[in-house]
Amino acid sequence: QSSSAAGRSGALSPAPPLSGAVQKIDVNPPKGTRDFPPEDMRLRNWLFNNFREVSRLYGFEEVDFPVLENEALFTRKAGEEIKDQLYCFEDQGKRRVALRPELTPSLARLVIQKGKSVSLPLKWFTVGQCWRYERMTRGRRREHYQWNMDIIGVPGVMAEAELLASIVTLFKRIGITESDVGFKVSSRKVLQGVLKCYSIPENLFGKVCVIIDKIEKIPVDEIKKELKVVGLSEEAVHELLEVLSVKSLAELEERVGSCGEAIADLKQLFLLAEKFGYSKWLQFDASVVRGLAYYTGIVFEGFDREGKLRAICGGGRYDHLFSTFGADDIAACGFGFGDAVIVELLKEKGLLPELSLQVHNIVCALDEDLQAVAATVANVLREKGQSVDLVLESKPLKWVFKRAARTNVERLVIVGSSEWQRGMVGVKILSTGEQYEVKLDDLK
Ligand SMILES: OCc1cccc(Br)n1
Repeated sequence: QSSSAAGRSGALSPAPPLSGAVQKIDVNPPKGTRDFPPEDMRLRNWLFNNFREVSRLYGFEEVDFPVLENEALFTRKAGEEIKDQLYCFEDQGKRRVALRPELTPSLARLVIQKGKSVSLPLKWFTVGQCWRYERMTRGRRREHYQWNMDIIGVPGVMAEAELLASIVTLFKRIGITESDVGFKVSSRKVLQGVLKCYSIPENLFGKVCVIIDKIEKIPVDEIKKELKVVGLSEEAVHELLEVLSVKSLAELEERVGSCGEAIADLKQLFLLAEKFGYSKWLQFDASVVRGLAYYTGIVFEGFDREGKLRAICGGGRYDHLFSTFGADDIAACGFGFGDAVIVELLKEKGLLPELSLQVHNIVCALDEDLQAVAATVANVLREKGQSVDLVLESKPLKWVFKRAARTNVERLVIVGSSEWQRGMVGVKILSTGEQYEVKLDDLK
């Protein structure tokens, strides 16, 4: 056993295994998941800081929830893909739990938990990792981070208008314009109206919407078959699909009459969009239903106008989610904005920001016995709010210069014995090459 193996305590640590005897671990993260090495983490922080800044501008409060939730939060019986792909298991306490596939149910759970101790309306936001167990055949990710903004307790479409405004603000902050993306907007009350005309029971509404949401993903015959399976007549199916192909609000009004609230809500929303100044971003599209069963009114999704990418974000009104959790209903709407499609769009548009590591100083000692002095110098600078990359071992200056160049540092502070004897340290400004000596206390 080498003396080092004895360690400070004198206890013997196990001898390192004979080389080659240990099976090398898989250094990749689990399938469908990502690591965030520094350069990726800088981009993620840049994006999330924009999410947070927009949330602040709109007066939203940040909340958070466990990634692990009771499975019951997500086991809606509406044939949603999100349920089929639930990352769920029984824990050691025999509880059925799941990695959350979305954030809205957690938010609703917390609102119910808080009950009368919070005053409405609530404007809450969160940025959280969501999970799904997708068969890797499609090679898609199994996790992503979502920015969610929700307004709880406002029944009017002013709430949806405000949410859309916040997303437009985000897009503008990161250089995306209305020529790059738009929002397809509709209302599930259109479908609700048709189902009512055909006396389809209310409890089928969620299931029908989930099936219709697949309209661009599976053949229309499959859609028709699935609708009939849940009990819709031939005529109802035909009428539903007809309504989905309506191209304008005016045509919709002609077709379904006043169609009650749907037309009124949509007209109001487009009017508000004018006032908010983002009407160029919106278009009515009756085929937008979104794939979550609990939406009940306005629904929307952000799309790239070149049609190359999946939806960038999506959301809508969900006025009956709370009663599915056994609580009194509260009017609510919100959206989810994923961290992956937006990055693909920024890459497409050449809008990825240049983000490099920014360190003010590298501090190094020229001799081993000046290491402690270098630590003092680093401390002085850090107390002044300067970032310091302290060289922690005795390294040749060449090594230090290479590291300084790689880490984009502004200044080198060198502790040498002759200078230090005069109470001075050496400084080199990397951008200009300027070199000078300075008293430690005068170092700014
Ligand atoms: O947007 C659906 C979704 C949910 C969880 C994880 C991922 Br990746 N995608």
